[in-house]
Amino acid sequence: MTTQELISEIRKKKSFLCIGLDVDLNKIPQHLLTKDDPIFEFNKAIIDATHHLCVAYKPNTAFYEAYGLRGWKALEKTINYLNENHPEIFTIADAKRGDIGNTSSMYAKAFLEDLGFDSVTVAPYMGKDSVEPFLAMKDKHTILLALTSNEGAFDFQTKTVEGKELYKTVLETSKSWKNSENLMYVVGATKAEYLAEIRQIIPESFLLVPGVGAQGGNLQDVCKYGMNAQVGLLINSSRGIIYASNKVDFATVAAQKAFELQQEMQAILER
Ligand SMILES: O=c1ccn([C@@H]2O[C@H](COP(=O)(O)O)[C@@H](O)[C@H]2O)c(=O)[nH]1
Repeated sequence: MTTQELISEIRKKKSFLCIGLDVDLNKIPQHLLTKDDPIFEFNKAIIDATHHLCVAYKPNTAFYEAYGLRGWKALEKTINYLNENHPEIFTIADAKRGDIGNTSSMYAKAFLEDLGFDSVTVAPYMGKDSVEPFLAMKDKHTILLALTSNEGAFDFQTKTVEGKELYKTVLETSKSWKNSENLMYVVGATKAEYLAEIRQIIPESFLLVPGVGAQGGNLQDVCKYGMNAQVGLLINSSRGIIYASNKVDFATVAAQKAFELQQEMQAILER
């Protein structure tokens, strides 16, 4: 999917919501556990109930890898279901990969070619040759970890190295990489106060912003400092939506939570 197609979808749906599909078998409704593939059944029900309210889905691959082969198969079924039924929706494999170039090429093939995701999250700290194999994929997007939502972000990312915070060096340096127009960046909603400075370095880029909901990030603050003329934001909520109920009504309640966020986004877009 091109960035322009993503922007059109945001304008059409009046939403820049990304729903995280982080399936934990200990949290999903009990009645699904008797099904052949509870993980896929859960995802399908959430997607069917919410696809008109969001522009992206983000399965975090850890939640599938944890269940071995059946987890990986459920991930494959989920992305196939999305690509067949909702090709207009942007898909993110939240896998946080990155290795020597030769290995990164295989990660890029796995997530962007074979599984057919539109994008994958990548850690920047092995440098340019670890990221460029992802950037080489046409009409695909590499979402680089810049300033993450967790407390540990302060261990390295905000540390000053040669006069500059490390996350700013990541932003500035990555702009010069080949095919950098395919870059997006992760910035945690819990770090909204950093967004004004981040926007000075990367005014045009899309930001994937996790941390609204369960982690306490604030949508209004993120939009105030992070939104650009093309919106430029994908706000992710996972647990706050998909586990709002663990009863038979889980999909309806998830849709209600997604609707509340979409309505808040619509009001911001119409301001
Ligand atoms: O900085 C980051 C990067 C990734 N994540 C991931 O996003 C979701 C957030 O889930 P919630 O349930 O809405 O808190 C999850 O997959 C994280 O691994 C992040 O939170 N922060």
